[in-house]
Amino acid sequence: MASSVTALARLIYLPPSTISNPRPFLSPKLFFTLKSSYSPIVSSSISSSLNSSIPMSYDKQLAAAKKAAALAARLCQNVQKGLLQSDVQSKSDRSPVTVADYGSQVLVSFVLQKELPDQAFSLVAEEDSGDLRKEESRETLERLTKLVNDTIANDGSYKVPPLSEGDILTIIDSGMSEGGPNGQHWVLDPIDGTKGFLRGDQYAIALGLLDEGKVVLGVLSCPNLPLESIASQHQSAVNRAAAGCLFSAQLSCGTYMESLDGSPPVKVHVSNTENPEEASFFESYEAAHSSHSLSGSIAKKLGVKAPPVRIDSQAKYGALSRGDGAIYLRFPNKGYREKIWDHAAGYIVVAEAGGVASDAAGKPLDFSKGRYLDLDTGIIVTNRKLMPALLKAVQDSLKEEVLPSL
Ligand SMILES: Nc1ncnc2c1ncn2[C@@H]1O[C@H](COP(=O)(O)OS(=O)(=O)O)[C@@H](OP(=O)(O)O)[C@H]1O
Ligand SMILES: [Mg+2]
Ligand SMILES: [Mg+2]
Ligand SMILES: [Mg+2]
Repeated sequence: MASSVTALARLIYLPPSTISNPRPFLSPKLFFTLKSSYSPIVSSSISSSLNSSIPMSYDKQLAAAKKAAALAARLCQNVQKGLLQSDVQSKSDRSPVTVADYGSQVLVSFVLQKELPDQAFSLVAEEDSGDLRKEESRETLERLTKLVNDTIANDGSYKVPPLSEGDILTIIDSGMSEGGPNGQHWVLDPIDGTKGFLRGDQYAIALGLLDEGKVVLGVLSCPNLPLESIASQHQSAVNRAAAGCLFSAQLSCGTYMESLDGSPPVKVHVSNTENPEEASFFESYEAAHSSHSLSGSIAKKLGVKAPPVRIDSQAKYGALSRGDGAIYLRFPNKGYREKIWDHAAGYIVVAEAGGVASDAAGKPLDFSKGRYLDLDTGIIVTNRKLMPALLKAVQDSLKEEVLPSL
């Protein structure tokens, strides 16, 4: 190993001190340029000696993820503008799914594979093609195929022949990976908050990347989220404000927000408040997704004065990452199993902005167990200062309240 680094040091004229301690000299970016430019033997031995000290760079994957989520947002915005009843179907669990959910999933999968042609591709995504393959979905599939092809053509980045209906079904099913603790897996919710999308309210295209079971990057595209803070705004005011936010985060690199129409990214940070009386909290818009009464009792115990801000989807994580509110509480009915795509991107967006997410027992969320999160009771998110008091309020309230069964 020492001799490979010595050889590399000579090639690029590194000072001798670098050989015994390469960390201060090699930035992650330079390290990865070098790693990919030199022979596999040299690069693998450099890699094994430096992996412990230099964080892995996911710049290329992050750029691809942002591009994919922004293009998918364009399709969703067009569908939301002219939503037809025939665009909405009901899945076997009776939850709604639209051509935009399918279209977004196709575009994200397509863009990731085009932008990262040399990387193995594994995608854990919400939708599958089962219902679309049924006879009664013929028109939906036709409309979906046109929507996707029009979006790709209008964007102009990819010179490809139009995708066929068969291609569309195959690309949707590229999202059937089981994820898990080994290797890299993309995690996608093509529209998180489909009910919000149908109401014309908040929704998010949520894309994360797992590496060895850990979320290492995340992108949240929130077409209806105002660029300005939504703290204590009413939904009607939220709907009128200038909107369209793209949040992105990479492990150890912070969280950034930019507008979907291309403003430069700005670094964001969660609220610093230590005082629950100043904190406001987010929860699901849909009472069926999270107990509003339990959140209310936790907030009261903690001393929160402001009323809850109820918005759909992982836009809650995005809003929290820039300090619009200080707390997110989520308590589904007993027996509900949370899916990794409902939290992976939001989790890292908040964590890299200085926040922390855990289950109701204070355990970190574990994304390495496949398509589901295996957790205790609920999910709570806040800043590091408020977490101990929040956990106590949660534990005390849970002792008093029994969640309804499914
Ligand atoms: N019963 C129940 N309990 C808890 N969670 C549920 C439940 N049913 C659905 N879902 C999931 O909630 C996702 C929507 O996220 P939110 O709950 O944050 O949005 S909302 O404010 O309620 O609209 C939603 O994501 P999408 O299906 O992507 O919209 C679901 O995965
Ligand atoms: Mg859904
Ligand atoms: Mg979802
Ligand atoms: Mg969804």
